Amino acid sequence: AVAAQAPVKSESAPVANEAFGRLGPLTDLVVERLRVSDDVAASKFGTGSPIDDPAREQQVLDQVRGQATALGLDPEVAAAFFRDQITASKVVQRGLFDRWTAHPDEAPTTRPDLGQIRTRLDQLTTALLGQLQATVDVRADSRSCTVQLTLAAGSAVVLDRLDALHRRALGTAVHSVCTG
Ligand SMILES: O=C(O)C(=O)C[C@]1(C(=O)O)C=C[C@@H](O)C=C1
Repeated sequence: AVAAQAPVKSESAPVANEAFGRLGPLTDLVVERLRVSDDVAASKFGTGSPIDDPAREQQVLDQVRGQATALGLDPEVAAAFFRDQITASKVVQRGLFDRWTAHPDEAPTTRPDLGQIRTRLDQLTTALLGQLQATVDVRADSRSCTVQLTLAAGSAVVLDRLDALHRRALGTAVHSVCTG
């Protein structure tokens, strides 16, 4: 009952609850990116701005490939991970648009600035790439990766009280963590 009534608005506060295990820090950043997606949705809802912005996606993926290469990560593996983050963001945004359309009283009453939100997303890109680099070893071993990912995602769901929409988006976002 608590999860179903979780507030839909987010101030993108740092995640206070830390997910468990070796993939906990990576998972915390993934969850934070999902929370920022709430703010993205609030910045667009009712403005006519589309959820999909292919030019911005290209910019994100170009940044990812460049920074990944500099960190010694496979740029295409990193880009695949970020394509999942973008897909997950759109899951959240579409879900919130549907929710706010059906229940206008739940719609946000203030409109955050998309430019500032994208600056935050760019910071999260750098932090997420740092965690991809820090977890190369655990992610390379598919069995321990699966155990660690189940632990981290499961604890994040409970500690961060993710509602059904954000749980679904988290599943999308971590889809390829153990295959990269
Ligand atoms: O920046 C936006 O407009 C977003 O909606 C965020 C985001 C992303 O996850 O980076 C997601 C969907 C858009 O197509 C572009 C980028």
